[in-house]
Amino acid sequence: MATATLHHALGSLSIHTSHSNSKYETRMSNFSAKMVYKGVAVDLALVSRGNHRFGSRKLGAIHASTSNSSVIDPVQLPSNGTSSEPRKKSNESALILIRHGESLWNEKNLFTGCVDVPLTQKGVEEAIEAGKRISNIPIDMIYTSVLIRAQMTAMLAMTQHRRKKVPIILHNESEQAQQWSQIYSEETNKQSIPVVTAWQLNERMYGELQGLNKQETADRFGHEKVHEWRRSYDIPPPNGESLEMCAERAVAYFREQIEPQLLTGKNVMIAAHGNSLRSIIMYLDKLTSQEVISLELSTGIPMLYIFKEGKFIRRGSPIGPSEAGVYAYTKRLAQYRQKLDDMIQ
Ligand SMILES: O=C(O)[C@H](O)COP(=O)(O)O
Repeated sequence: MATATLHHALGSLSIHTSHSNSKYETRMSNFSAKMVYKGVAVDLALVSRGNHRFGSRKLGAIHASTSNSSVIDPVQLPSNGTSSEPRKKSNESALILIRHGESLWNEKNLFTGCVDVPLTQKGVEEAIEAGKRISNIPIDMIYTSVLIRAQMTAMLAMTQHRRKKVPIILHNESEQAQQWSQIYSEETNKQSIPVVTAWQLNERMYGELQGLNKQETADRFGHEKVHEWRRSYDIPPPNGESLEMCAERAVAYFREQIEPQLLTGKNVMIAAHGNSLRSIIMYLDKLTSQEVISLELSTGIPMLYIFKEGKFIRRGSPIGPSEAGVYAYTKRLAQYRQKLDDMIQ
């Protein structure tokens, strides 16, 4: 009976509270609403309130590097209610994708591409709001592009995370950079989240459009042609990258560097750009080159995927702690959130 009530409550709460201001997000949040309606009620009903203890983790090397643990941090849930046995390695992990908040050139409606411009005040606020929406989701590693608007978004979002770990940008660009950025405290290292910056996650290079006004460019070359440059899969802008060319680096990086982390149960956030993320979502959702044309990503809206048994499951855009309702939890995420609640009380 309770589950039926919960089903009903979740169904109405998640549908009316989930944010979506783009075709994709609408589809995702409706999708996640169904997921929430079908899946989360079962998950939440299963969340136990057994005795839990703070886990101890084998540490990685003493510099902000990825931790060896694939368990949910900060608490290690006993596998079968007892605290003695080591917890089974999880075959599930969370993946959060977030396009950077509004940038100064988004505000001016200029083609940006790989030009390195910062966020606007609105973009800062979007990043902070996004942080509220993911504040209960475990994050063990963060990947960003090398562009400041993506890095600012990741760092600002993490100021809202309830686990209060410190994101630390790794500096491996030289032997000296690695030496000089080492951390000499295991305890401090445990309280940090490694941030890996990668040019492969940069926005598509927009070639000779970079710096041009989008409206003026459409007036000059025609809306059709500019839409083709902006949204088609294999037609590049003049001396720039097509989405396909962007995918060749972004998706390759995702599969070679990020997917292996998810496979070990690490929870990952990627803060990147409209097109580099479109290419990754095309891979995750197995979109065709036709379907990806209508894929639009808003600035600063986090999207949650669950990686389980080698598959990526869209769970929609999480809603913030202040909004009524829950986002598309799995049992593991529900347990993590419960542990944060227990920790903070
Ligand atoms: O590079 C840019 O101008 C934006 O980040 C994305 O632009 P688009 O929406 O034209 O792809």
